[in-house]
Amino acid sequence: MIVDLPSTTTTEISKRLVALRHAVGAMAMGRVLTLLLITDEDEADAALEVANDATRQHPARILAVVRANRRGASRLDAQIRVGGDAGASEIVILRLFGEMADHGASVVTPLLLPDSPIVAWWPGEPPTDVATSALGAIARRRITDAGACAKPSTQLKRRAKTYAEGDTDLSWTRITRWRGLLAAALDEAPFAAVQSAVVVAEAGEPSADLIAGWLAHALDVPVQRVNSAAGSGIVSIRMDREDGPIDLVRAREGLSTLSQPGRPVREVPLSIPSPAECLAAELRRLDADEIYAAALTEGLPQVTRRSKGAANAARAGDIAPGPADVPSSSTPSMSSRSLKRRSPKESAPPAKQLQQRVEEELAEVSAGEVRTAADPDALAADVAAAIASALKDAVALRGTAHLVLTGGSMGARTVTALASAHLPKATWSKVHIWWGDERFVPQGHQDRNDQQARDAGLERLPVPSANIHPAPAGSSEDELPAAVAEWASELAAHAIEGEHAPRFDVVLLGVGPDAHVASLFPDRSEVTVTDRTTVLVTASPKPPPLRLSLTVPAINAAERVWLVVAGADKAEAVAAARDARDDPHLPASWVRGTRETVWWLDEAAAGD
Ligand SMILES: O=C1O[C@H](COP(=O)(O)O)[C@@H](O)[C@H](O)[C@H]1O
Repeated sequence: MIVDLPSTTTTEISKRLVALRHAVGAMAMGRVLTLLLITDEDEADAALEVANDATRQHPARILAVVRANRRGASRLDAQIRVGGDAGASEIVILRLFGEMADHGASVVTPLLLPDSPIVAWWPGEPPTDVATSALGAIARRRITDAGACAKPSTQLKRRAKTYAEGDTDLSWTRITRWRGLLAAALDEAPFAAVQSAVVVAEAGEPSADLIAGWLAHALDVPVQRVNSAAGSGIVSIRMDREDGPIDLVRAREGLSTLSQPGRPVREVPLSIPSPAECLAAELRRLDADEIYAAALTEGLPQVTRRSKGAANAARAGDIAPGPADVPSSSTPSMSSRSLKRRSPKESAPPAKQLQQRVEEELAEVSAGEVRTAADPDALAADVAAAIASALKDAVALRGTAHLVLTGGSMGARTVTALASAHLPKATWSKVHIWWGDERFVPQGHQDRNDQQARDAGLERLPVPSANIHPAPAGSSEDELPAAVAEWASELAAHAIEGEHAPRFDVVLLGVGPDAHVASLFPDRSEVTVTDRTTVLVTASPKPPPLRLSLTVPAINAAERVWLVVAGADKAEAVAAARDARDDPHLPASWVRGTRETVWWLDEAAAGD
């Protein structure tokens, strides 16, 4: 549904949003953040498409601030898009004319979602200092894109000069996989220290500058950034070690080659993520990106620059040649003469360390962080202690906390362990308990997840019984639609204004050997439901056949999504889901928290 509001006010827009929410009903659930999209008229449509796509998994209120004609009288034209026209989000386009074009912040402020993070994104030219700009100052994260600006290098210099916590740039997000590959290459014997590095790319390519800055900072070695006359984007990266160079060379779109001494040249898929994928990756993390900050502000100034045609550079040995020319491991002459003269710094950290750093970061950004424990009981104790700390913080901050328990093998163990977690009674009294899914059998039935939690000692926790919210019980398929609606109403009754479910502080999820989470099973439609908080399940592949489950957006609105998994029979599912993203065959690859996603694994589930 699209509603145009020409020559309007923010009060009118707010009223129409509320009215639309009632009219469209279920669509208005679980918005987890406000995304401010600050753009000019020409780039507005393309940017809105990207934002819409990127917020598919993190439904947001998108406030597009479009700086329209600055001449003439002040005017605000708005358009609201909801339902099918806005995907999982709701979009308000604010076209600012005349003097109003300079007052975007006062226009958006009344329209911000309450109690939710604000992320600002400039798809084109940003202000000089994004953090102190009127719109940037109200945002927790500020996303720029030096690659989309007329002068990318100048942009990076500005970003470095004015860097503030919460800033990031999509030129950085684009190289996440490059960094992962380089780090992985260093994680193989002989683990020798890198002595120097060369990044060859087209002039002014900001991703190449940032990767050079990252190498300089992480490895603490001399790094050169060579401009290539041939090729676009990043052409190649070389890391010199005593045993010879490691070369990552872009062969063609989507494919690169990796060559290392003593190993056959490998082809590795290395596609450039789409703008929506980059934006989505940034929306997943709301904390400051310290590694970006270090690469930009500390690493990049150490990088030395040189201009040279790619062919000349290759001849001089400064860069790797194209993949067809990659020499055999026995060819010793690839090291740069100029680089060879430089002696490695004493303090160069071992390659292993770089690998570890990147892996930690990649895990956080994409697949989620991993925390392991020796066995299921130790795992439950760790998870319980972490839950206690998260609940304590939430109660201190908001006066209340919402915890979602899981069923299955780790659900009961975690409840038992919670009895030993140190949490004062006063804190427990403010905690609400929910379940991520429920088996639809009568109250008190052994198969019910809430019953298993009670048997494990739930009622010994000093949580008021009114704060325990089991999903409805029943036994026949006819009762399921009413039950799923009743559950959704109970969730809505505890939601903050404008949302349809509580803002969960922690959602615990078990993972089945088939990678199912809650009652979202592989290759079924329930995992793709985005317009409700709850969904009914019939003919479940795992008994009992009738179930109720939270939907992916309801889960993903949580601050912390913790997947708690024990047992060797789950190792394969864990590895596959961590490697994938939104794969219908692997429901566990769809869930992530707005603040963090953690895979809590016992050693058996962690596999290798
Ligand atoms: O049936 C269910 O299974 C999953 C996983 O259980 P597990 O016993 O294999 O760990 C669980 O997370 C879900 O809550 C439950 O209803």
